[in-house]
Amino acid sequence: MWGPPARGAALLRRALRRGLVPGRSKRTVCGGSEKAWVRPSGFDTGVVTFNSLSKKKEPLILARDRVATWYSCGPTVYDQAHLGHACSYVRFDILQRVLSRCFGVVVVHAMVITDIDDKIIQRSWQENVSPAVISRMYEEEFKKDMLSLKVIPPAVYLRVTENVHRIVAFIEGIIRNGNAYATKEGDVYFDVQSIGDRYGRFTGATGSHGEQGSSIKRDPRDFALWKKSKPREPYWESPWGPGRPGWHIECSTIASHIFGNQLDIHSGGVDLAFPHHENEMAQSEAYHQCRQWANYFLHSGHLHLKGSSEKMSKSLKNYITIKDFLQSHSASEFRMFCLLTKYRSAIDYGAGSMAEARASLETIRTFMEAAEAYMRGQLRCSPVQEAFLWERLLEAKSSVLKALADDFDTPRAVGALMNMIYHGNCQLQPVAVADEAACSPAVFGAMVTFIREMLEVFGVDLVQDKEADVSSRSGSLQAVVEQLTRFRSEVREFALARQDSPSSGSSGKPGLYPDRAPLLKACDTLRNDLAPLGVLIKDRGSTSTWEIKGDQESRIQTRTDGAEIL
Ligand SMILES: Nc1ncnc2c1ncn2[C@@H]1O[C@H](COP(=O)(O)OP(=O)(O)OP(=O)(O)O)[C@@H](O)[C@H]1O
Ligand SMILES: [Zn+2]
Repeated sequence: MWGPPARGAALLRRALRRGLVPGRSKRTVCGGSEKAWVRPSGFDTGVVTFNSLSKKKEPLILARDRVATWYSCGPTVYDQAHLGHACSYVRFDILQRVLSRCFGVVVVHAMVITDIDDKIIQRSWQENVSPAVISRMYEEEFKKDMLSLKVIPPAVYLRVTENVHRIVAFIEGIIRNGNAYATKEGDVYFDVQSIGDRYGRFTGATGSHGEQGSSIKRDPRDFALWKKSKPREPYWESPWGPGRPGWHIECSTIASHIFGNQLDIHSGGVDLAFPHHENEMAQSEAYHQCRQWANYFLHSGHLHLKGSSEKMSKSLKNYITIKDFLQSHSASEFRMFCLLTKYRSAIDYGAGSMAEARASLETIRTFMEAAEAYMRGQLRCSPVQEAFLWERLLEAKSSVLKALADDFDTPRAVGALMNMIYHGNCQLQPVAVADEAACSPAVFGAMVTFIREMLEVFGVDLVQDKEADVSSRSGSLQAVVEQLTRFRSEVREFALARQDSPSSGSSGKPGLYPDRAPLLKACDTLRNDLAPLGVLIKDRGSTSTWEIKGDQESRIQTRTDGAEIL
């Protein structure tokens, strides 16, 4: 059941080895035995970030010049992804975009897909299909969801099931180094005592959070690297008998396969800090015999439903899927919702917070439209204080960069943008007659350009949002046209009514009431004016049909007596 190595992964590793990316700093942090975080040597990005390993903000120093190796724990694919997942992956996507676009760092990102796990097996039993079918299906759904949220895909996704041979070899290495042991039942455990007080780098890690399992574990904190297979479970052959990998070992093995014995950044939701990341660190350092395998652990805060203390979660059944969310909101609204809080904070999802995100986007959009109208000369304003606005722009640029360099403080960066927009709006005071010579389009052009650049960094797309908004409103447009045509038809029917004794009036068609002729004319004018707007009305006798150009379905307006004319 061993699969072929992932091609993307092999290419990526080869590129890193051949130096297709800038060279690595000579000093490493391997060796030594203390638990305390060691500041790595290498290339300072100019960013400080909160590191869960030291529990404070640290300068972000990379082993290679302007290249960050970044590993993230991916989803366990047994169901649709929800807004909690979206929140974690969108927030880290924003961080990666900021690092690359504002600080010139190439982010080499690898993500694991957990495609074998207890929950996947359970689900496959419920659905009566194989675990592989369940996991492939939800993996595809996850990737689609990420694309619809504009999350840049990692350089490579790796599946656990395609890496089991590497996992077995990794476990053998840990056993060889004296940090793991096999039981006679066919399980393998990590020997926590073998690494002394280096176990317990993350909060809460020192307690007896042992896994349930074999009674012959040497220490309750020991955790499974290899689990002997149970009846009906998928299994792989191994030196310890048929079984499957434990959860934590998959990440250590796959991250090491791609990045070797050192990693710059490791990310995941805060629930993963312990035991998952604790155990990943223990395993990787035991295998590589090094002191500090990953230099920075970034943990994102949880998304909660407003008013709930529990995180959104499949198991708690308090979730909204990404697909459902995107029925009524845009990806940009979700991004703005994420930008308005720090990535490490818990975030409340609810109507209020989404309304705030939407209002922020609206403020930006309205300013951009006004500034563009002003530049085109369509919005006439009293003279603006141009020098003052250039200063506000410079100030905004510097504040945004400072905020982002300070642990990716996106709410502060958005605040600085909004402040510039506020000043821009204050200067756009419409007047009936304006002096063309006193117009200052360039400074507004510079502000609009800066806003566009920042929206691009954050992955917010106002143009696409607007198009989506228009198409989502096309349902109500049809209803409006329907009503309008119905009203017009009644007016026409009234205007086309014939007199009992046809008059031979000087104006109008014979038999029609002459005083109703202006109504007929107004109906014709309305029809002619709507045509360039894409609404085509066709009159057939006293009835009318309508059609919205580009709309496949043409509608038929019926007469009051129910007869239809095509
Ligand atoms: N409510 C949430 N808020 C923020 N991040 C979350 C939330 N739920 C899951 N995540 C993060 O999403 C990533 C993928 O998680 P995973 O697939 O293991 O989900 P999970 O924790 O099993 O989900 P669930 O609890 O719904 O079963 C992890 O980094 C996890 O921390
Ligand atoms: Zn992991």
